[in-house]
Amino acid sequence: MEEATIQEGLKKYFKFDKFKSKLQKDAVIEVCQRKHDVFISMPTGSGKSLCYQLPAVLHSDKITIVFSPLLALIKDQIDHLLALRIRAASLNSKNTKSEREALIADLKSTSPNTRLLYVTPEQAATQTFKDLYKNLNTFNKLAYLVVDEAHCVSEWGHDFRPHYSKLGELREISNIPCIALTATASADVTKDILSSLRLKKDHKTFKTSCFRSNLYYDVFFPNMLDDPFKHLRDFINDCLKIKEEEDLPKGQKSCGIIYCRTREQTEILMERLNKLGIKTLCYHAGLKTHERLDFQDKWQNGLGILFVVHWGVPKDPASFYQESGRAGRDGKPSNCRVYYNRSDSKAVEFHLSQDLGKAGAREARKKRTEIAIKGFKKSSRVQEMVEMFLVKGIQYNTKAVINDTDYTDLYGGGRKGAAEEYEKGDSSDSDDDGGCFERQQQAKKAANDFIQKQFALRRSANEVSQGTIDKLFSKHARVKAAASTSNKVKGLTLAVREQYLTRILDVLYVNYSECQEEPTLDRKDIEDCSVEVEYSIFTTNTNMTINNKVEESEVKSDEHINDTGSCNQNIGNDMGEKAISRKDLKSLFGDDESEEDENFPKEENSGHHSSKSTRDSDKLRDFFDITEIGKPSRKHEKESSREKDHSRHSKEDRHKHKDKSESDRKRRKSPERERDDDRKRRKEEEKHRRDHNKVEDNQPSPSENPEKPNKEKNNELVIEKNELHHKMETDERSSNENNNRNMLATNEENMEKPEIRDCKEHISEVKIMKQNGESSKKQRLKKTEVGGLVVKLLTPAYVERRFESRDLFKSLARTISHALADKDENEIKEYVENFLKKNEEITSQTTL
Ligand SMILES: Nc1ncnc2c1ncn2[C@@H]1O[C@H](COP(=O)(O)OP(=O)(O)OP(=O)(O)O)[C@@H](O)[C@H]1O
Repeated sequence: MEEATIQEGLKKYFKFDKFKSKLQKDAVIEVCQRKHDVFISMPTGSGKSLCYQLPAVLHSDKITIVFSPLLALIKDQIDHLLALRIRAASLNSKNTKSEREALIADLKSTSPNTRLLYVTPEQAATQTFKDLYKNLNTFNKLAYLVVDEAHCVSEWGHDFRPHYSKLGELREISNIPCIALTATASADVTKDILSSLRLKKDHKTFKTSCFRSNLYYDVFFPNMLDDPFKHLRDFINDCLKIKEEEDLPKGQKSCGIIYCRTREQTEILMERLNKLGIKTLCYHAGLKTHERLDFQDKWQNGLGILFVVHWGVPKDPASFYQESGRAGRDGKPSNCRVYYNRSDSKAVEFHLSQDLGKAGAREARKKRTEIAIKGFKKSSRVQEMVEMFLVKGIQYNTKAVINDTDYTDLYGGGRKGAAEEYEKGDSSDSDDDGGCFERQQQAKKAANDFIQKQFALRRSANEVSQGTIDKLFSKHARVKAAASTSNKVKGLTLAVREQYLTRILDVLYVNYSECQEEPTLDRKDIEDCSVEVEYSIFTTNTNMTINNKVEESEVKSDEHINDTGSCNQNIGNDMGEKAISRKDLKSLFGDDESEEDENFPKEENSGHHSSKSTRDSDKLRDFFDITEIGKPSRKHEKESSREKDHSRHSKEDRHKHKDKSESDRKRRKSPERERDDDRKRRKEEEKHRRDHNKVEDNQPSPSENPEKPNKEKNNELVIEKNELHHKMETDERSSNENNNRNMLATNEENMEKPEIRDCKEHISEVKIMKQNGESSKKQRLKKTEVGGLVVKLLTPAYVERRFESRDLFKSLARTISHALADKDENEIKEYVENFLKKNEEITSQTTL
């Protein structure tokens, strides 16, 4: 076919004076020849459709069959073609019987009017279609077999459709050229497309970078915004310049798309935006036919889409590219924004894994879900997203390599790839790129500002997480100078110091009680000493060695203390004040001068202590260590095994030190003596336990209410401690993560409010503590009854639309039910009522 004829056809049928790009022109010319299969990979909005539509029209005696994945896309294309007076139709499950019969009759006629027949891949698998296809082929009526969105044939494609992979079979029936088109084809996907659609070896490829110079990406974290809905409204107003377009007729106003993860979210957002003055419609799979038609009527698709928002994390990077690519298809500068919450991604991951569970025997679906999870995990890392689109390469720089994933291939090398292609003369953006340079510079500046802002936020976030938290919780801490923890030793947290103190206390206590026949110090005394030891270490260290020490085993911790002369000194002083005998001191540290210990080999000595300390510190931790408070199950579990271990260890230890220790010899005198010793030890432990309880009961709590009974006070205190610990642990975790992470993601992490998962932990801690204190005798409800009750209590709020979504309602009900599984009816009621009272609106950010 002559180039002039093609050019003429472009004007005559599509009303375009010229091709959108050189690549479009070359592709159209090649396709028109019908000599080769053709693979076209061009960005969204670059005019791929024309590459097959114009050739289809120009072969006016034949029919082109187009496989397209979605009815909505098909409808869109057909409406567009019909508006250009090009005969296009679709064979799909929604056709009425008469429509279908009329269409087939036309197709089978000697000179069919239909130029383009759109079919879904599912329809292509039906016998009716296969028969029709064979018939058309027999009578040589077929021009092309077109596979639009060809990445759907590949399992590596973000949108894999099993029926797509069967399309290759049709090629065995006929020998007509196959045209495969996609916007996002990585090397793997391209390979799959070529082999699955059986494109011939001599096929022609028209490929350009998927970089879109007119799209501007940014990411916002809703939990850092005062009002995300208003923020979104302002963004939309900026993009659409609604005021300027006020007087334009209905069909000419610009618009945008907001992608949500759930139907409920679309509805909520629609309601909110309409209230805020933005005319919004929602569209999802749950709409009834008349609602869909109504939507399609009102939705002015094909108009300038000036923005695309992802309200929540996109499914995966490729669909993000595809969906955001719907903006600016007319080449006008357009904006793509993601509002991202970490809790969103947790919810999505949860739902996807549920899907996987449900997939059951249906392998294809299972595989699809697995791929979806894989893809989602990639995009849920907002850090990657930001890097990919703002920092690393797609928009501004050279190479988009993030961790082990190379997105360069998927996105055609970003700006650099586009520039290289341009130099080679391959650019498809030849007409639309004008004037973009300035915008690029502006965008570069905006990105820098964005990064600076993130740095600033990060700085303030860190202050909140360390300095402020240290101060906030210092009044609950046992360690001295708690408020200056992070100021004195950078990176050290109060949590670490508290844990370290507990370790010291454990070791000292074990040493002391093991070596004393008749202890004169109680646990509180030793705790005071431990506080001094910890403080001395704290004041003599300027780096994070303390932190590291905590990670080490208890044996090392033990050694560390024994080896630290200054600590001994401190303890000595402190003990002196408390009028402790020299003997006490010696036995406390296994004094070298001690007659009993003289014969003790060094390692065995520490070995002895360590085995004991592990055992005893477990017991003691049950009392003292805030990390263990709230884990009575562990305590109970251990109780019996410890009893068993206890005598086993005692025997082993005694065996080890046979003939070397006087005290040991004494202990081994006779079986009766052995039993006596065990009994005595247990008694001692019991005594310490009681002593400690006294100490705990007497400790003043800042939130203590003198009116309240003791038991309740105790609970309050412990809960506060748990909160403290929880906060500290979170702080510590995030501070460790901070070191390894990109600053943007870190910032997001730090600024984030506690998530439901965290709150769940908290609830279970509260639950356990209360259970300890009071509820063991209470009548428990069955699990299903708890669930039923919680749902019943939450339902009125759901009916009042106070929940962000149905999914959130369900998951919250589940979480609360699990957490309160062993509560009685009144407690559950009280909890849920309080929760509803506290939270007017329940969103994924709401904490329990
Ligand atoms: N030669 C041309 N001159 C001007 N505009 C054109 C030309 N060819 C196509 N267009 C317009 O470009 C826009 C995008 O085209 P099209 O929908 O074919 O893109 P696409 O690459 O198929 O995108 P997607 O991958 O999202 O389906 C349409 O509005 C279309 O009318």
